[in-house]
Amino acid sequence: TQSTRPQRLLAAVHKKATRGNPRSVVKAIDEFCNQNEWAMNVGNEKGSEILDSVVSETNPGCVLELGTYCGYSTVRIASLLPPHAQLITLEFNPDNAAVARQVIAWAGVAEKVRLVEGESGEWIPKMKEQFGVKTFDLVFLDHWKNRYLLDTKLMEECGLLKKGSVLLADNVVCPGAPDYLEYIRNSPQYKSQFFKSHLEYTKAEDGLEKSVFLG
Ligand SMILES: CCNc1ncnc2c1ncn2[C@@H]1O[C@H](/C=C/CNC(=O)c2cc(-c3ccc(F)cc3)cc(O)c2O)[C@@H](O)[C@H]1O
Ligand SMILES: [Mg+2]
Repeated sequence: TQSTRPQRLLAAVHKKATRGNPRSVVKAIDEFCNQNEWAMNVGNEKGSEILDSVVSETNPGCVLELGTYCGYSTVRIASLLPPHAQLITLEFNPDNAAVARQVIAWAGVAEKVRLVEGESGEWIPKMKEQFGVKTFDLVFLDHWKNRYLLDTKLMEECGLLKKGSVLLADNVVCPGAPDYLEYIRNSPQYKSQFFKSHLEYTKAEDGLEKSVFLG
């Protein structure tokens, strides 16, 4: 039977990356996407210039990622976390979750990551009771773009954000998340900043929106 793109991406990780070395896993995926097949990972330009620097400056103890896909940004974030910090990542497609688990394991960051196979709308309300989460210091939004706003409001309602919590949203230009941007840039509860970049592995315009919850 035919393999899927995530499965081919995983094969490239097994072939080219050094087990236990998260940077080599990130490099192997970026090479695969540059040389073989485009895939919707945040990529190295947005990843190194924006995602990595926001993670490092936030120095988060508790991170939520919406939309694991193959685990590329999961590995990037986890490799920058301080000891004992935890990253919860939500992925509702079982095939993508299966690939992501193996990418995360190969990178050697599994003990920092809890991959929950499920839908954000169902699991965000369960974060406190199921995982003992108080609030998230950082949330990386990279799932369906038409769900960024709904899930942000859900996190607010569930009391999962505190003063200083950082929301970092991928693709606010391409494919775009217009309702999210409209809300977050006009809400007195957030201080937002746009980081201009390019769509992963292309020259197309894209960027990330960083929003600090003011409480
Ligand atoms: C239903 C909402 N809740 C969800 N809960 C848990 N997991 C979810 C959810 N939504 C989607 N997912 C998962 O996240 C992933 C989806 C990511 C969506 N991302 C994009 O569409 C995307 C798309 C592009 C893109 C840009 C230009 C193009 F020409 C084509 C594609 C670039 C990106 O960086 C992207 O992130 C999948 O693995 C999906 O199964
Ligand atoms: Mg994205």
